[in-house]
Amino acid sequence: MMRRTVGSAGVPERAVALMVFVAAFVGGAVVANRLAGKPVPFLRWSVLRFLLGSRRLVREGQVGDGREEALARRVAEVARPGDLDGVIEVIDDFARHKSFLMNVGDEKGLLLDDAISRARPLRLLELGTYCGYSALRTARAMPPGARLYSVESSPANADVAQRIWEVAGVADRITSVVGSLGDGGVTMDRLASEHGFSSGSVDFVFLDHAKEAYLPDLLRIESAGWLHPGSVVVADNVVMPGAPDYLAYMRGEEGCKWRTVEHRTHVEYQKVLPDLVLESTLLGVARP
Ligand SMILES: C[S@@+](CC[C@H](N)C(=O)[O-])C[C@H]1O[C@@H](n2cnc3c(N)ncnc32)[C@H](O)[C@@H]1O
Repeated sequence: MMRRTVGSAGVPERAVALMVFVAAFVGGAVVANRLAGKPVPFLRWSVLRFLLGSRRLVREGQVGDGREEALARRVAEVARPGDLDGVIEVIDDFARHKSFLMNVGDEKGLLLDDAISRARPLRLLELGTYCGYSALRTARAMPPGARLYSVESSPANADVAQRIWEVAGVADRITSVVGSLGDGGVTMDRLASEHGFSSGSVDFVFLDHAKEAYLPDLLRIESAGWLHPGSVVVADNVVMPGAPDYLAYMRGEEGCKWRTVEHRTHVEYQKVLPDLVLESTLLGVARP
């Protein structure tokens, strides 16, 4: 039986129709969910993990094809030691032209840079290190004497990030903490006992880890009393893949104690998929 094909590539018409249908379905769902301020269910990490069939991704927080290691090698090969701007450029170039990386990226990175420059924080906490890209931008934007504590659940990712920070010359301003705030208090106790996290000591938090952990982890940080009036919390990926309970919290009654600016932006390294970054400042009487 003859199969009808389209164009020189000889793609069967049915395959083209299927691709168009899938693209329309995905696009429609993205737009509909975006308008409703909800996450896109099939873009959740858990679903992507399932689709990718990668157990390693679940275990190590990596994509599973070695791209994170390849990035560390690339940075070591081509970046000039101590050239922080150059290392950030190498990573952006790798993510755009070689393999996509789930970094905050250059567009949303500017929002993060600006928030840090405005807040002038001295003690910063990041949840979700990955390959250390946002930590590099943070180290560049934070004032002299500041220190970033970056928490990452995957030891493999923390190791990649550490190597990259060493090339960039910022390793002495960043403390890597392997763990998660939801591990029954182990990591929070370590932050308190080993790193001096105490009442009102945290000036800035960047949430960029498991989206379902944003709100529980923020509430843990609040309960520990680590924030003070004027502390700033920036949250990435609030719409894509989405942190709906966090968004509802900041938009709802409990969010009254925060002043939140919603930055409409795009998912990293492209201009089609929308995303939202929230920048929230804790209200109250700021310390002198
Ligand atoms: C989107 S990436 C972080 C990107 C990074 N902030 C950047 O912009 O360069 C998310 C990271 O969070 C880590 N992660 C996931 N759940 C976590 C948790 N509960 N605590 C800490 N890290 C977590 C993953 O292993 C992954 O490396």
